[in-house]
Amino acid sequence: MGTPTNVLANFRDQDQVEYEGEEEEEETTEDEEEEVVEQEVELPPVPAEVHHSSMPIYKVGKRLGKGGFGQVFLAARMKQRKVTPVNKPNQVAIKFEHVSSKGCLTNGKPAEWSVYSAIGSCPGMPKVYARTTQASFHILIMELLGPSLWDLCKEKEPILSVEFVAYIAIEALQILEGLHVKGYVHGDIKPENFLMGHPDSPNAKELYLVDLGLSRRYKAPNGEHFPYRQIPTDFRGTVRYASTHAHLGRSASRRDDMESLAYTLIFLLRGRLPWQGFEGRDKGFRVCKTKMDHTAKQLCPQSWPSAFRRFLEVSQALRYEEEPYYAACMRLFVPLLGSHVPREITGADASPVPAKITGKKRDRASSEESSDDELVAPELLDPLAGVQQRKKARLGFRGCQWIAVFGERNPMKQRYHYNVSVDRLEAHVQKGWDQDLCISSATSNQNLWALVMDEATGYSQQAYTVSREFLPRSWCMAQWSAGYYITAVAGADNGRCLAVVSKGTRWQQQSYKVDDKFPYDWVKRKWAEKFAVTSIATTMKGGKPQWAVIMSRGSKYTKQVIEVDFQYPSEGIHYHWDRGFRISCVGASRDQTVVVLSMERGPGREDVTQETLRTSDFPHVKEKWGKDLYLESMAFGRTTT
Ligand SMILES: Nc1ncnc2c1ncn2[C@@H]1O[C@H](COP(=O)(O)OP(=O)(O)OP(=O)(O)O)[C@@H](O)[C@H]1O
Repeated sequence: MGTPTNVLANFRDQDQVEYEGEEEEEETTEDEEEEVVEQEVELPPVPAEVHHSSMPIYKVGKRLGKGGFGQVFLAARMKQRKVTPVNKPNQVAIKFEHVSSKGCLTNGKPAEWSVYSAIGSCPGMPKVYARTTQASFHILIMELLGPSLWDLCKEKEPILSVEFVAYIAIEALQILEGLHVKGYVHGDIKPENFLMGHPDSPNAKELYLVDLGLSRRYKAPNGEHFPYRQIPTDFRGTVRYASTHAHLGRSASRRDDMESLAYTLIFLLRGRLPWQGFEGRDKGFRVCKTKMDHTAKQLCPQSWPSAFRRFLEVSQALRYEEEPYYAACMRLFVPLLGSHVPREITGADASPVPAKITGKKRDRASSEESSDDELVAPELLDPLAGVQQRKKARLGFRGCQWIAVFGERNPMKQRYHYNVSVDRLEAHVQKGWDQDLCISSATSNQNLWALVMDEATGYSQQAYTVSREFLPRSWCMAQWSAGYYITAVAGADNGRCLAVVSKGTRWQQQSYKVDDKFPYDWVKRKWAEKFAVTSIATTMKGGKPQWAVIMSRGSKYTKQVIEVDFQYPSEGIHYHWDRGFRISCVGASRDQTVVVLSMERGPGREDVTQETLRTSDFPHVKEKWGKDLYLESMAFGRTTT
């Protein structure tokens, strides 16, 4: 077994191979924050008067606010000889959204309109009097409200009082519960979207939530929660207050509104959040990373009442479909209210936060060996337990661990080597080749290599190289043209790359991409061309992680999903596992873990056991062999925050 390590052949067979170099993706889907000056799109002026058959004529006055989708104006009832219709307000707020707005659905109407229609009247939402389209504007005539929390914050610089923010917390939780009950999440919780009642109205002291432009259903009308998905490049919301799940492109659910509310409350108390001021192409990435790097304790100083910290912890620990503990959270803030009297608190019989029982999976990232196959009896856990354990894991090596994926196989010979220096590599590989084993996976930790060699890879020939280039383009091309395909890649922190190619794979074509972030958009494009991810590796370049993703056509995989996170994405992995996906490869950098889960052609592997371990030291592989579990994929990198 084995061929020379540097097989060179003339590059021919152009259509069999593809190379994509390091060009940067230019698109970013993230919204800019309010400090960023947006390019003003030239729009026609809004109509001076608004006419609607069921409403008096309103004269449009001063602009109250402007957002990404529309502009909101104060409007006053015009004097008309015939005072019809009656019982209509003298002053209203009118939102104008141009027909070309991004917030319009395919039916041409603003998305927000359909949400207002679907939810009907909801406590804490402005009354909607009428909708119409006039002079190329969609027009929403609604209840006039007062200043936003953002306005109040600016007025009362530097901060609002604890009593007032506790009051806001309770009011906001009630509003969110009301909206969630109707099957919608808001999707853009922030100080600008919470408004007080109009100062001249009896509701001046009540809180309202506006702007349903990013609101969407999280459950079907029959009550079934929408399935979980992650599209890491999809982002909706406002970067500063978005939940970490929203940053990572996970389908919106109730937990996102709760986490954003927690950041909003902290902002109102602190006047600033630690991730403000980031700029540039990777702003969203850095903001999300910073959010995950900050513990609730760091965000909520000891001098604050613990309610704010606990609310953040509970919100961050919510699972995708989990119902938030609205009433229990409200109870956290009740003792802080002072003279403020919120709307009547609903669900007063709810249990206090720590006693609420969930079916949360045990997070044992801090333990020496943690198996993801174990579930803890739900009645034994409370929502704070996982959070406390996560914090302990920070003691690890910059939150990095070995991730080892074991899969059930027919008994076979497997060898593994770790902490292998580059000069020992050849001896180990040659020894495996001499025993008819082939390299099945490779990774690196602190510039030392780890190799796994298997009997049952099906490869007929293999070659490898260690290079300074990640991946060595001309070497890969030469191997491709000689009939090899890349079957394993690893990158060391010093920039070195170990690339392994094999003959005897079932693949027909291969393509790879190297980028400084996980190239999800590229992967998506390649999926459409029937490629599947077959290897992932990371290295460091100029102090920044680099990712290499290899995709192959003709693989046994029929469907793939990818989980990307700044820590080990347990919840998403379990979700897909339960639906028949199995982990087919993992990659991890100093910042992120990426897990690829695949569905296989033919009789699937749903019945095949798979176990993952996350350990500080190289895992105990031999123990697993006794259970016919063999090391299938491994990585070393960020698993905990
Ligand atoms: N009913 C109202 N009464 C008074 N002011 C309002 C009302 N509705 C909205 N506003 C003001 O207008 C601003 C923009 O409104 P809104 O958030 O609905 O617009 P948008 O274009 O959807 O914004 P975004 O870019 O945040 O999605 C609000 O922050 C608020 O200051």
